[in-house]
Order: sequence, then C-alpha cells, then structure tokens
Amino acid sequence: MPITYSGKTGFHEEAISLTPALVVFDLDGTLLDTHADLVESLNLTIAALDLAPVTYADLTHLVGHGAKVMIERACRLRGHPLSESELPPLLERFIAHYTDTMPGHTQPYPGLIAAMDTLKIEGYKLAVCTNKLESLALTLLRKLHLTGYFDAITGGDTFPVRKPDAQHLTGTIERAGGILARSIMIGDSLNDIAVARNANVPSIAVPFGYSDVPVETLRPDRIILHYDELTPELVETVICDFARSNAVAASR
Ligand SMILES: O=C(O)COP(=O)(O)O
Ligand SMILES: [Mg+2]
Repeated sequence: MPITYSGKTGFHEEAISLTPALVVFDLDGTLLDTHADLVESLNLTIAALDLAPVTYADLTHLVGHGAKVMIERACRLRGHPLSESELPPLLERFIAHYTDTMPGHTQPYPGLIAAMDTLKIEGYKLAVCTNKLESLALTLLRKLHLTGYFDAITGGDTFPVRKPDAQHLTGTIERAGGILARSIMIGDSLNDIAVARNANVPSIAVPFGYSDVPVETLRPDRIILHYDELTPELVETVICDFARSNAVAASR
C-alpha cells in the first residue's frame, strides 16, 4: 500500500489519501535519453533540403513541441524557413526514419527502471505525457518493452491541445485513473513544469534532459539529480508539501 499523508481527518481527506498516487513522466530527456536518434533522424530529414546538420546543443532549442516544430525550427536555424507545403513530406521522412531505426541508441536514464519497479510494487500508478507524436511514443516504448509500466501514454496529438496546456496533463491523469490531488509531473523542460503549474499539480525536474535553461530557473517543486531519489517517500512528501502550501495560500 502506498504511504499516505496524514491530512485533516474527514471523509474527503481519507478518500483522497487512499487513492494511489500517480507519477506522470515526460518522455524525451526525462524517461529516455533519445537525443542521438532525434539528431540523426532530424539531420537525415533536413539533408533532403541540403541543409547542414544540427548538433546536440542545438537540440535543446528545437525539441519540446513535437516533430513538426522541431523540423521547422531546424530548417529556420539553418537559414531555410519552411513554406507550408514543404513540411508534410519532411515530417513523413522524419517519422519513417525515426520509426525504422527504433530503439536505436535510445535508453532509459540510469536508475529509472529500478525506481519504477519500486513504485509499481508499492501500488503507484505511472503515466507518460509527452509532446512526441503518440504513435512514436507508443512504438518507442513498446520496442524498449516499457509500455506495461504505464496506465496511460498520451502524446502531443492525443488531445486537441498539448503541453503546456493543462488539459494535456489533466487528460492523461484521467486516462490513467488518477486524481489531480494525488498526481505529480516529472520533466526536463519548461513545458513540463508549466503544464504542472497550469494543472495545479506539483512538479519534479530532472537536470539531465534537454532544457535550454538551467532547470532551477523553471521553479519546479523539487529537482532530482538521479532516479535513485525517486522513492515512494519522495512522491508523498512532494504531494503533501504542495497540498499544504495550497491550503496556506487559500487561507490567506
Ligand atoms: O518530442 C518532443 O518535441 C518533446 O517530447 P517530450 O514532451 O517528451 O519532451
Ligand atoms: Mg522532455
């Protein structure tokens, strides 16, 4: 059974404390180190326009809003803003190459699997909320034998809106059978911390992903340097501290 926080007694608080907590992960740069494959497929894509390759350092400014935006930004960076008709064949080229080479060099970050195993054993729910196209996220997670961990996997095209719009996260939580008051969001970039703030859910940032600014400046509720730190106790503490500061703010 998950450890529960001891809020005020009463039917409502008790019902909340008995609901298993849900840990929602971003994908690129949070669950999985995808950078080598993203850069490779992106460079093969823009090579169709004879554009020079982008680097890993460039990726931090390109990634975060899905493949379409990443291709558009890479072309603009290389001095070729795309016209509307140029994008669809490039997107197709990217999707085909990225899918064909999966899982490529992509790997879970150190300690992730052990942390997820512990959370699952303790009764926690897990989900993925990524701006990657849903089909790419599903195929990649399937090829890495990870889909079984998650109660929901949603992408940038699953709902009419995507991160940082709150509805991407609230929709993911609903699909996973979680509740807002017992959920946390873990991510590497602005969109993840912003979606959590917009949905009124606490956030944990990881510094090893693709943020173009230091994650401290995003003001997450916590930062973890390694997945060893992602324990049931930490999840409960973050949820409890967040509920407490919300209650203090409401009483002012
Ligand atoms: O693929 C992207 O652009 C972003 O993906 P993420 O939301 O999993 O970081
Ligand atoms: Mg990310």
